[in-house]
Amino acid sequence: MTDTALEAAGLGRRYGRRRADRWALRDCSFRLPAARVCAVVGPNGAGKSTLLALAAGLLPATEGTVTVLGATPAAARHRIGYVAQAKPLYPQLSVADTLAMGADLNPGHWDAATAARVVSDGDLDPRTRVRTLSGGQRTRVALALALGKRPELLLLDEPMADLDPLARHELMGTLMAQAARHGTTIVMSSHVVAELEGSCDHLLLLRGGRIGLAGEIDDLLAAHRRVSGPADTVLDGHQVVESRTTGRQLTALLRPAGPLPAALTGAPPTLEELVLAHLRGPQDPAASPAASQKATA
Ligand SMILES: Nc1ncnc2c1ncn2[C@@H]1O[C@H](COP(=O)(O)OP(=O)(O)OP(=O)(O)O)[C@@H](O)[C@H]1O
Repeated sequence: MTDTALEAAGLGRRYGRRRADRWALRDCSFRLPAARVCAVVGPNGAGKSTLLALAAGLLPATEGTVTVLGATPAAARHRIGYVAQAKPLYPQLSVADTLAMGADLNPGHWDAATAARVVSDGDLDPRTRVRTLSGGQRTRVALALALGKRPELLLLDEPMADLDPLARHELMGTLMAQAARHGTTIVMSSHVVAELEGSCDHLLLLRGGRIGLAGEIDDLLAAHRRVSGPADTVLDGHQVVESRTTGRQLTALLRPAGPLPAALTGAPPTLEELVLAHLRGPQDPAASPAASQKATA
């Protein structure tokens, strides 16, 4: 086992060959320690799926490198479980055939009991053909396949999007149990930040194909303050992520560089407040991967 699950250095991906083509991901550098549950957040088109597909070895990088469990993504493929956003499965197979295929493809390290439990917890009849399953039921089968592989790294692209609230809760519990029991690293993209709070311990925030914020969630929360005070309070010297003035009242989310003005009252933000402020605020070079990693080292 390596102590680094995922590492990117100057990672970039551009679709198409023309110079004018847009970069889906650019200058992406971060290190994710092993045995973490990492949330990947960002607006539509920010590059989350691209990053996960690069890590899964399904896309080549245009520039830079990504290292998975100390190896190239191709060399680590048998140690990775990947559930793509579209949850591709063979529609003509039954659920049981799909799990049997998982066992055939992963000789010697297939966890049949876990895969079967994920399916049976959703009351799925194993004889059902995949093509007749609902979106959420297909997600469950895709997660069963990925978990059955007993991966060291699980890459999940919006795994909860199709699931009803009870299924989300139950499958999130299954994922957390997997992480706790086997030390599996989980990297999970999601748009529902509130759902990630309490489950994830690491954050990667992407904006416009670049990393806006990266690090351990506890460190990131401790490094920021949500403050309020008189509108004329001077915030010079502090990194203001987002600020708003309503009448005589100033509210802001900032990363203090030292003691804050006495006129301000403040508290650490919630994860949702932190993420929303970084998504809404101006793209700030001080929040670049290098800066945020230094701040959370
Ligand atoms: N196959 C492709 N060909 C061309 N451009 C693509 C392709 N896939 C993604 N892109 C572009 O790359 C950028 C990043 O897309 P990506 O799917 O990685 O974003 P995302 O953060 O996962 O978005 P969402 O939250 O909507 O799923 C977008 O501008 C998208 O249009």
